[in-house]
Amino acid sequence: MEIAILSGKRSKDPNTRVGSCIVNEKNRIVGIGYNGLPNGLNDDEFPWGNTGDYLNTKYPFVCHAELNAILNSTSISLENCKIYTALFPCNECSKVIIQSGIREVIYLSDKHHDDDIFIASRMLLDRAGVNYRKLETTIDKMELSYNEENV
Ligand SMILES: Nc1ccn([C@H]2C[C@H](O)[C@@H](COP(=O)(O)O)O2)c(=O)n1
Ligand SMILES: [Zn+2]
Repeated sequence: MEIAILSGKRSKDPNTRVGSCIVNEKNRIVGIGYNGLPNGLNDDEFPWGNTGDYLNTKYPFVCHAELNAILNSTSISLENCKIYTALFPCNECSKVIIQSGIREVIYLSDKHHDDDIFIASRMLLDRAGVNYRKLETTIDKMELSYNEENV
């Protein structure tokens, strides 16, 4: 999950920075992604707001972290993999998760739990038999240092 959170730090979304990390059956990392515009699009030329006219928001343009993690995967098959993701997957990502063969979703935040999109997402995952659980941890913070004395 720390790798997922760290990846999310690269997102240009000012409101919600999501990172995802996929591991295989041996817990080896096979894909990482964060929410961002499709490749080659300029972050400064698209809106990042989340209110107002749909076309003036980020929603039609942003690729979600889970989708990017799957598309960035180094593995030919994601059968039986797990995805660690900072935010519960939306319905569109859940469809892709199911199709990819990922069998488990471990999430940190479920802040949109009652939105229809996330209700649909749980319906999809439940029916497909993809397990999901909130990460149980006592860790509050992750600290990184660039001080070479800490290496
Ligand atoms: N599972 C998810 C859910 C959302 N995202 C992205 C899409 C947006 O960039 C942002 C949500 O923005 P908000 O409505 O909270 O302002 O998070 C994602 O990557 N994965
Ligand atoms: Zn999504």
